[in-house]
Amino acid sequence: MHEAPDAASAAPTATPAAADAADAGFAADLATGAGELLLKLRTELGFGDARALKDAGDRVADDYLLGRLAAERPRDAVLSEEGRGEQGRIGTERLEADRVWIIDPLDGTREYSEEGRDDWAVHVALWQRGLGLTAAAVALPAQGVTMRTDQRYDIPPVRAGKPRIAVSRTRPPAEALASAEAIGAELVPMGSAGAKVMAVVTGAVDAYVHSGGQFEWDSAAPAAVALASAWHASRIDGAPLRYNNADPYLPDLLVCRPDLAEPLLAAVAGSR
Ligand SMILES: Nc1ncnc2c1ncn2[C@@H]1O[C@H](COP(=O)(O)O)[C@@H](OP(=O)(O)O)[C@H]1O
Ligand SMILES: [Mg+2]
Repeated sequence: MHEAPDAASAAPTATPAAADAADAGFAADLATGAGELLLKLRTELGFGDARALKDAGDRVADDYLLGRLAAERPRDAVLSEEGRGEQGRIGTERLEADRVWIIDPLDGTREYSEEGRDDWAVHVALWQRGLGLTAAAVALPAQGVTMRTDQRYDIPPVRAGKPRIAVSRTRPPAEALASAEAIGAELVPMGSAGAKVMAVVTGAVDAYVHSGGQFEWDSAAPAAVALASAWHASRIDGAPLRYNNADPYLPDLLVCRPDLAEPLLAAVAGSR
C-alpha cells in the first residue's frame, strides 16, 4: 500500500511501518511540546482576559509547530487552522505536495481559556498522497497525555448501562440529539474535537457525533488515532473522511465503538 518513504523524514532503508512510526513519534513530540507551552502560558497570563489568553495560545502553539516543521521537515507542506491564505497552508502549495502536516495548534480554544477545564488539545497529523493520514498525535496537555497512531488503544468490552455520546458543549447538533434518543444513549457535553475523540478511544464515552461545521484540522489527527486502533471514524453518512482537499471544510464526523457504527449511522440517517 505504501509508496517510498520521504527521504527528509525516514532513512532510505526504513520500511513503511518504521517510517510511519518515526512520523508518529515526531507528531507526538510536536503536539506534546506545543502543549507544554500552552500550559505555561495559561499559568503566566491567568484567566482574567479570556480573549487575550485564546489569542496568545493560538499564536504561541502555531508559531512553535510551524517553526519546528520548517526546521525539521522543510520539504513538507502545512495546513494549519491559524494559517489561512498563506502559501503552504491554505495556499495552493499543499495541493501539489506529497506530504502535508494538518495541524490544529489549539483545539477547544474556548475551554483552554476557562480555568480548571482539561478538554482542549493539540492536533498534529501527516497526510501523504495516495495514502491518506499515515501518522498523527493528539496531546491533551491538561490531562498529561499524548495519544498517537503508533500506539494501540484497545476497544473495551461493552459497559453496562446507557451508551454515552460526547457532543459539543456549546453547539450540540440535532443529529446527536436524535441519535441519542434513537439508541437510548445519554449525552456528554465536552469541548474540543480532539478531547471528545480521545474520550471515545479511552472508553470514557462510546461515541462522538458532530455536524454543522468543522474543518480538516479539527478531525484529522483525532480520526487518525482512532482509525489506527480500529475504532470507527467516518462522515455521519458513513462515507470515508478525506483530507487535504482544496476546501478544508469538513463539517461532520462520527467516531465510535465499531459495534455502535451501524445503529448510529442508521439513527443519523433517520433524523435527516
Ligand atoms: N459549526 C461549526 N463550524 C465551524 N467549526 C466548528 C463548528 N462546531 C465546532 N467547530 C470546531 O470544532 C472544534 C470543537 O468544537 P466543540 O468544542 O464545540 O465541539 C472547535 O475548534 P477550535 O477550538 O480549534 O476552534 C470548533 O471551532
Ligand atoms: Mg479545532
